[in-house]
Amino acid sequence: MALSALRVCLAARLWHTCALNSRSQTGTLVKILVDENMPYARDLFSRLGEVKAVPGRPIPVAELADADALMVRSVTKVNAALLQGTGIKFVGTATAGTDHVDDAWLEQAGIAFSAAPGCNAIAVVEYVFSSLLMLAERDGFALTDRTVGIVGVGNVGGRLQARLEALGIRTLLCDPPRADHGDAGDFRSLDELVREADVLTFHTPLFKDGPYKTLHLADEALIARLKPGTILINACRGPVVDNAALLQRLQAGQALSVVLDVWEPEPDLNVALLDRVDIGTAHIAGYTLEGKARGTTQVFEAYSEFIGKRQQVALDTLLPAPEFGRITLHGGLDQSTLKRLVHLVYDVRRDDALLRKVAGTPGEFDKLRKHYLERREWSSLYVQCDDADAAALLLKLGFNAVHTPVR
Ligand SMILES: NC(=O)c1ccc[n+]([C@@H]2O[C@H](COP(=O)([O-])OP(=O)(O)OC[C@H]3O[C@@H](n4cnc5c(N)ncnc54)[C@H](O)[C@@H]3O)[C@@H](O)[C@H]2O)c1
Ligand SMILES: O=C(O)[C@H](O)[C@H](O)COP(=O)(O)O
Repeated sequence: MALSALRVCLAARLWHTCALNSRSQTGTLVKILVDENMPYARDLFSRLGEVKAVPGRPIPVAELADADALMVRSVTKVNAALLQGTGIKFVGTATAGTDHVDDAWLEQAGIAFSAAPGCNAIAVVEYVFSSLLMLAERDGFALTDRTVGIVGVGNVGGRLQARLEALGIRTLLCDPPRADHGDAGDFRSLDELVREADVLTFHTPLFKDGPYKTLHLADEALIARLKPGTILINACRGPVVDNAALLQRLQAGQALSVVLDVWEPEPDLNVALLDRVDIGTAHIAGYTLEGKARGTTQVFEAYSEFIGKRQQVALDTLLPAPEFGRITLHGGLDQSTLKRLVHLVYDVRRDDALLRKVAGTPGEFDKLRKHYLERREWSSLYVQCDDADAAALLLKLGFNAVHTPVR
């Protein structure tokens, strides 16, 4: 059992001794604060108590005084300064990253905590693919001629590896915590990836210190050593790449292609850096409807268990039908066909253009995220293929593909 899940169980046992039937210790219905950018949260959590949707940045602190539970996204810093003296007994974050939560303080304060590991991993992988396919078309190269170095091989990195390898693209993996843990896999040093990879893509948590520190993992020295033409991607946390050093290297003329979904700092990114990167987006790599819905259901299920009213939610009971019903693919699957299919579902240039229009205007970064256009995962596209190999490959890549032989 993951440590956070174990802590939820232990805290839940304590909670059960003093509160039953979704009622707080005073006998009133539990009050649950949810971030207003959490799809399906109002409907789901109102099965368990009284729900109030609030902005996450800044959070209205007065609402915390009489609340029992708090469900956040990554924009809310959860720590003693926010929660000391409140009645909050449970914090859920509908996100994979947890660097915005001081979980050590929550633990010593006896507040249960649950995150949503892996909820949006598929979305991030599809963001990376959209970016790579766009750059490959623009610069005229075949992805199968490139080596992709993946730094951080967890929920995102692992799925990215599987899809790249399904296409015959060589990957190099760097994940010291997993290597030290003895996990199976051909793990290499970051140095080796820098030397050998044509694409370097970061999918680590943000650790500000400790043996696996990732703060400025891509520092000036690392960036300077990247081969000419390297594609550098950061879709994990802004400070994993030293943004000032990156800008300096780009201004000095270093030949890199850069894809940034996350920035140092957010929401006030450096517009001069955005001007220099090839693709720049407003921390939306994980923003598929499926990814957000999984995040909400994961913390909903954890909280329902915490208060002794265990419920499970099937994602397909929440999600609307996708925009595209089905399409037919004739013949095999080459890179250009794959690009067209991928971009039928999601084209990263849409989000890049939106950010460039508003960057530098206060409040607009968060507005883009709040009013994010509906985006689905590849699995929402039903592809009928008359070629069996194309169907098998698309299925492996995550599309809803079938082989229907031509009669
Ligand atoms: N842009 C977005 O919308 C978005 C969406 C999801 C996740 N994220 C970020 O991406 C991160 C990764 O997501 P995930 O779901 O794969 O998390 P995960 O926890 O499943 O995987 C992270 C992996 O990174 C490895 N790692 C830790 N320290 C490392 C180091 N110093 N060097 C190399 N590897 C290291 C871990 O061992 C782990 O295997 C999250 O922590 C989150 O911050 C961003
Ligand atoms: O860590 C994550 O899961 C993502 O970075 C996160 O979900 C981004 O979206 P936010 O929580 O800021 O809405």
